[in-house]
Formats: sequence, C-alpha cells, structure tokens
Amino acid sequence: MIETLRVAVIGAGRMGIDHIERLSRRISGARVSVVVDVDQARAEAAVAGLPDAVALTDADEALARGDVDAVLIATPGFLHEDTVLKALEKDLPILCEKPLTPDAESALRVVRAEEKLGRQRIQVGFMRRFDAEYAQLGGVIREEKLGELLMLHCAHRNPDTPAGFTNEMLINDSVVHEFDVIRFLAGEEITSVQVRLGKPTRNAPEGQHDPQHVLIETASGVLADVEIYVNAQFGYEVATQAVFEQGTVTIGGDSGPYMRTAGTWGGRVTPGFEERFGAAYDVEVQAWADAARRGTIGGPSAWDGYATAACCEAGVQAQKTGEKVTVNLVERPALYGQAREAELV
Ligand SMILES: NC(=O)C1=CN([C@@H]2O[C@H](COP(=O)(O)OP(=O)(O)OC[C@H]3O[C@@H](n4cnc5c(N)ncnc54)[C@H](O)[C@@H]3O)[C@@H](O)[C@H]2O)C=CC1
Ligand SMILES: O=C1[C@@H](O)[C@H](O)[C@@H](O)[C@H](O)[C@H]1O
Repeated sequence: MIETLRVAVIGAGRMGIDHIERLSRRISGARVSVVVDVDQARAEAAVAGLPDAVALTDADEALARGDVDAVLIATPGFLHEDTVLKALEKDLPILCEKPLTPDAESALRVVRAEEKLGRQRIQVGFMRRFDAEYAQLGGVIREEKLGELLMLHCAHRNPDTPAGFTNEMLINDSVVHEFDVIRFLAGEEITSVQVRLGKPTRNAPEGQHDPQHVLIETASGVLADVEIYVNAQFGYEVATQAVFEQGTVTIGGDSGPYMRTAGTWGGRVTPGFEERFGAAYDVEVQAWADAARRGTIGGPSAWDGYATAACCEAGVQAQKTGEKVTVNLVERPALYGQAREAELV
C-alpha cells in the first residue's frame, strides 16, 4: 500500500485549483507533486506555497516522472480521453473530472482500454454520490423505507454560464450530473431521454435556449424530469424530490442559518457549486485517494462515464428533434459488476 499518494493535477483552472487546495490541506494520505497547465503562469501560481510540487506545461512530461503515483484530470472534457489513456498505459490511478469524455464512442474506447488492463483504475468526478443528502436519499431507496421509488423531480439551476457555454453543454456539462445521479439512485440504466424547449429567458447568451426540460425513463419505468436552467441569475440550486409508494423525500433546499437583521429576515442563497458541493468534493477525493493507495477505485467508474456519455448523446439528439430518443448501451463488461449492486454502493 502506498503511504502518501503523490498526485499530478492536470489543469489548474477553476476545478483544478479547488482540488489542489483540498489535496494539499484537507485530504489525508495524498499530496500534490506536479501541476500541469498549458498556461505556465497558472501552473506556477498553483504550486506557489506547495514546497514539494513542480509546475509543468505538458501532461506527458508529468506522466513520465518518478514522483507521480496518481493523476487527477481537470482539463476541459474534450481533452480527457488522451490523458486518461496515457495514464492507464502507465497503470496509474485516475480521478477524471466529469465528463469522462464528451461522447459515447470515445468513452467506450476508455472502457475497452481499462478492460484490457484488467482492473479498475478510473474514477469519474460525479461528486453528487458523495453528498450527504443524496447519500441519505440513496439509503431510503435501498432500504425501501417508503416502498418503491416511482419518480424523481430534479431542478438544476446555475446563476450564469462561462463564455463559450453552448446549447449542447446544458446537457453534456450540466445534465450529465443528473444522468449519473438518477442511475445511482434508481440502481439501473436510463433507457430514454426527451428534451422540451419552452419559453426562454432573455438572460441567456445568443445560441443558448435556456431553460430546458429533460424527461428521463429508467429500465424499470422510473420517470424523472429535470429542469436545467443555467442563467437563473439568483444563485446555485440543485434540488430533488423523490416520490415513493408511501411518501416523498426532498433534498437540496438551502438550510443554512436563518437570520433576522436590519429590517430583513431569511438566509443566503448558495452562490455556486463549490459551496453547494464543497463537502462532497472533499469526501469524493478522500475516497479516491484511500482507494488509489490500495490499488482500486472508490466511486463512479469508467462504465458510469460511458453510460452517462450515451445519455448525453441521446439528450443532444433529443434537443434537436423534440423526440424521445432511446439510449443504447453495449453489454456491461464483467469488470464493472452488476448494475444494482455497483450503482448503490
Ligand atoms: N464536478 C463538478 O461539479 C465540476 C466539474 N467541472 C469539470 O472540471 C473540468 C475543468 O473545468 P474548469 O476547471 O471549470 O475549467 P477551466 O477552464 O477553469 O480550467 C481548465 C484548465 O485546463 C487548462 N488546460 C487546457 N488545455 C490543457 C492541456 N492540454 N494540458 C494542461 N492543461 C490544459 C486550461 O489552461 C485551464 O487552466 C471539466 O471537465 C469540467 O466539466 C467543472 C466544474 C464543476
Ligand atoms: O459540473 C458543473 C459545471 O461544470 C456545470 O457547468 C454546472 O452546470 C454544474 O452545476 C457543475 O456541478
């Protein structure tokens, strides 16, 4: 077992910096040994204050070093496949931010490469599975406390979008989280996706139709609806109401301190994903580091990355046609176990 995992972080943007901070100050059994960013100034800024870490601009150079036991990938999604495949070739543990890759074909190439290696090395950054409320909801479902799960009503609201956030990214970059967490909660695969475009907000940039309504069906017929609204202005909100045979469970409402002051009352709306899921990212990265030190993974797998990529592909097609699009998956390889057991751990 590795005593202290020496991690190369590839990509020092918004998420990479956040992960470097947690690996350096909040996670045990791991430390950052290398930071790579094509923007040299960013890489250098990221290692300032980390005495044992070096800054590089080329991921290949990082993977060739002797002081790298594991890789955390936080570059844009279209760059993930190349780095994941190279890290797999070196048999290194990988935590790859979502999406694993932007389409099903490339995600399947990654799955096949891992299958060839013969052991799971890739964990995908679907952090909602590590959020305390989602985990509690998973417990209610698993223990059948309220009977069978029938429906999920999900809201995913962001205050605004970064430059270059396309219409497809509402599905590929944002709803990809719901695809994963719905599979996780239902313990089975998604079979179809439909997208409805209603009245758009005037606050969306040109080319983006926002909000959108995504209708999802799972293998046993659980129905889920997702409101994706990425220019909601007021703050960040990810909430779900689960409907069961004997009741409902609601998660994700802001529940911070309720204040009365200066003639006002109320609380604060969560501003972004770092605040909403900060604790979940910590648990996620700790679970990955612990598992990587033992030579395994501690969360969503490459199969989950592939299955969600297939859902995204169906979602983007459904955006264009308005039709219900079937999600077609290849047979689940034995390496990834049985769906229900694997999704609900
Ligand atoms: N789990 C979650 O809630 C979130 C996940 N993400 C995911 O994290 C990943 C990164 O997203 P952000 O940090 O928001 O993007 P970002 O644009 O802020 O950062 C990306 C960084 O990668 C660097 N980069 C680009 N090409 C590179 C290359 N070839 N080699 C090394 N570095 C390179 C860029 O210079 C930049 O610093 C994406 O996959 C995104 O989907 C992002 C936000 C939240
Ligand atoms: O992953 C994330 C971002 O990339 C994405 O753009 C947001 O919509 C999500 O809420 C956030 O969790």
